[in-house]
Amino acid sequence: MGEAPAFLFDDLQNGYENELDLVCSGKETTIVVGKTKYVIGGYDDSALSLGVKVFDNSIGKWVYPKVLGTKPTVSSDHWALPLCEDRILVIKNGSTAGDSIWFLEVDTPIVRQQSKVLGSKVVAWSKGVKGYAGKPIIISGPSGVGKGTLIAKLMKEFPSMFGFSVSHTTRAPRVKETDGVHYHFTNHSVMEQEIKDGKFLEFASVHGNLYGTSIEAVEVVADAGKRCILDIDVQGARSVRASSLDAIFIFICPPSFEELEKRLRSRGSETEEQIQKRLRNAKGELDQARLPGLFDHILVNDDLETCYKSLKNLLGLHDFADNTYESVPKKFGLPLVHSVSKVGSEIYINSGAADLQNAKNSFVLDVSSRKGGAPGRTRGLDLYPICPFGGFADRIEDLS
Ligand SMILES: Nc1nc2c(ncn2[C@@H]2O[C@H](COP(=O)(O)OP(=O)(O)O)[C@@H](O)[C@H]2O)c(=O)[nH]1
Ligand SMILES: Nc1ncnc2c1ncn2[C@@H]1O[C@H](COP(=O)(O)OP(=O)(O)O)[C@@H](O)[C@H]1O
Repeated sequence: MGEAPAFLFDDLQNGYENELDLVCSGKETTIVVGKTKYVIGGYDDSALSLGVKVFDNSIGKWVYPKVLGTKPTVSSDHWALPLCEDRILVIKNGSTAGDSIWFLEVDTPIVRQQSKVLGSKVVAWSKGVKGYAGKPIIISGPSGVGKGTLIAKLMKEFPSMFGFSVSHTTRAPRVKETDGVHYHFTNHSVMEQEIKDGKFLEFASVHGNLYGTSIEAVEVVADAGKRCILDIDVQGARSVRASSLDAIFIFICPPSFEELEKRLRSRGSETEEQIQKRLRNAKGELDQARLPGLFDHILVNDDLETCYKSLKNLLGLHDFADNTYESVPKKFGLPLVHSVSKVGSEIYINSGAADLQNAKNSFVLDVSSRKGGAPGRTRGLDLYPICPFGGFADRIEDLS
């Protein structure tokens, strides 16, 4: 790991309007935001991803902050520059499409909130992605009501439109379940550590086991241009309601308790003790589902085909064939980057030409419509090649 350049706090500047504000030193970039200095690069302790260290003015020492979100892998080189006072834009060189543009959040609401909770310096990575994702769909309901059956039907009929959020759980796999497909099967100590590391959008203890939706589970579905379906319990639905994820909340009800019990037994995947526990919990779940403001729609799953039709109707899918749905590519790729500069609110990326006039290898990265952020994805970015004769060429879908 290279040494950070010598540094005097009195020398800190606050305005960053041009290329001079970028300080590159081999594999490390040094960026000043407000009164704090960040060094991005080198390697973190896993030696696989970009490291971050911060000069803490109050103690006059370098500190390694707690880093939230999926970290960018190490690249041969990268560029970094501050965007506003709360985040740093990082552009990786020679990386694959979908892995070029990153944001390191240093003073956003989530970073401030996590700093308070953890009592230490926190930063958070977010990957830059084109376009927006469709609203995720939350499906909740008591065990045995038919959530899995309905979701499987939807995914089978509309394979290119929907993707399933693969949860983590500490419960044992059932005979026909596959790790990484139905669930990520894990154990208590690993999952508890990952919860502390901020990896989960929500988690809950259900029927005696831990279940949780990782941020990554939702984001990979959106990255593939699909709408994410989450099968989570009522507590999880409440946590997602309180989060920044804008979703549609659907609760599936059984026609009767007797029928629910019959379905649970006919599935044959639980012991008698587990069935009793699930039936006891079902009463509480049905009560909570009726509370105002949690679920947008409640569907009774009596006849399966009728319920499935209602589900498709409320998702606006009645006359929809899967082949009429086009998923939009959402990945960025960039040729080798020679320089990056910020002029006003625009980021100029120069990939070969020595100056901006001779601009056939130059691009503008538009971050003005960005949405979302750490930990996860910053969506809604756009990338335009600059035409040599003035104006912008059409937006580029994928440069790789
Ligand atoms: N909060 C939360 N609940 C989950 C998650 N994944 C599954 N669940 C819920 O956990 C409960 C038990 O799921 P499972 O063990 O697969 O049993 P099943 O519902 O009987 O098929 C169900 O209510 C699921 O909706 C998750 O990631 N978060
Ligand atoms: N409308 C329905 N009528 C009768 N049986 C159903 C219906 N919906 C689902 N089932 C059956 O009930 C059992 C439980 O369904 P499942 O989808 O596993 O529930 P969940 O995912 O909510 O726990 C399965 O054997 C399934 O085939």
